[in-house]
Amino acid sequence: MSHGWGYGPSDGPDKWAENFPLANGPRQSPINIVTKEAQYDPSLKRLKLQYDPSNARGILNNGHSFQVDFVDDTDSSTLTGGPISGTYRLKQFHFHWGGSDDRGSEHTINGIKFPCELHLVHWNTKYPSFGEAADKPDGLAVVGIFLKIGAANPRLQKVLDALDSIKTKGKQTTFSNFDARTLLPGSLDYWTYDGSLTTPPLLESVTWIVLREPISVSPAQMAKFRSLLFTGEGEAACCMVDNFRPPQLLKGRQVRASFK
Ligand SMILES: COc1ccc([C@H]2OC(=S)NC2=O)c(OC)c1
Ligand SMILES: [Zn+2]
Repeated sequence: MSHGWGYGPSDGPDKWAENFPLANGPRQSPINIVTKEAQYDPSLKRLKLQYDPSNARGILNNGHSFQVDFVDDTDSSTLTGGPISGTYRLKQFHFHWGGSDDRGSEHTINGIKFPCELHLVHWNTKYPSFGEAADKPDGLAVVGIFLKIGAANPRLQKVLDALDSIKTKGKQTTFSNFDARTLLPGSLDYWTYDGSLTTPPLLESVTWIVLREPISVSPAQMAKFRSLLFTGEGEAACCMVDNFRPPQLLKGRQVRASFK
């Protein structure tokens, strides 16, 4: 599962442009959200997330994060409303995190980093599949949720308990009956802007929806994230930490807020 890119000194975000020129494109993600410069847009709708727990299928260590995959052959787990038009289907969710609590998120708020960021990845059903949607300007919608150090979050525990079974790159196991809505914070207030995937191929196809309210994660739970390995079984072990891209240039983009 070698991707030819990673997060280390020789293959990390500063090197990605060598093989993925889109890294220097006009709508790259993540970004630093300067809250005072985000304009309230009263035309933005409320987010509507309707997920069917029975769509959860598996959990995979993909060598740069881990992802929980969902069956996406019907409109049973969808994102509608918010800044998007039409219906987007939940494909997977995954996280980005740091080697210590002072870093880890991809987006930042007024320069503040969080220890972890959750991405819920959805694709536009005007296209026949995720693969077809992934390179279209309105193809994907990713809901980003910050994790903030605090009390242990019981809603993360089923995911974290599965990590022992997928310690190394390429390992996967079944993961069923999980309601991703339980990962959402109480408020669905959000910022939105036009951006990209945050890993190669960095496709500029993402409508970003970054929630203002973080969810909690405890230091012990963060240690579980950091127990994963970037490397495969039998390879020299490299801890899966700091799997985040730093903020990219805004290049004239507007960030809108769904709240005053
Ligand atoms: C479903 O397939 C995906 C999902 C996410 C990404 C990356 O983009 C963002 S957002 N986070 C990432 O890790 C991706 O990159 C090729 C492919
Ligand atoms: Zn991501």
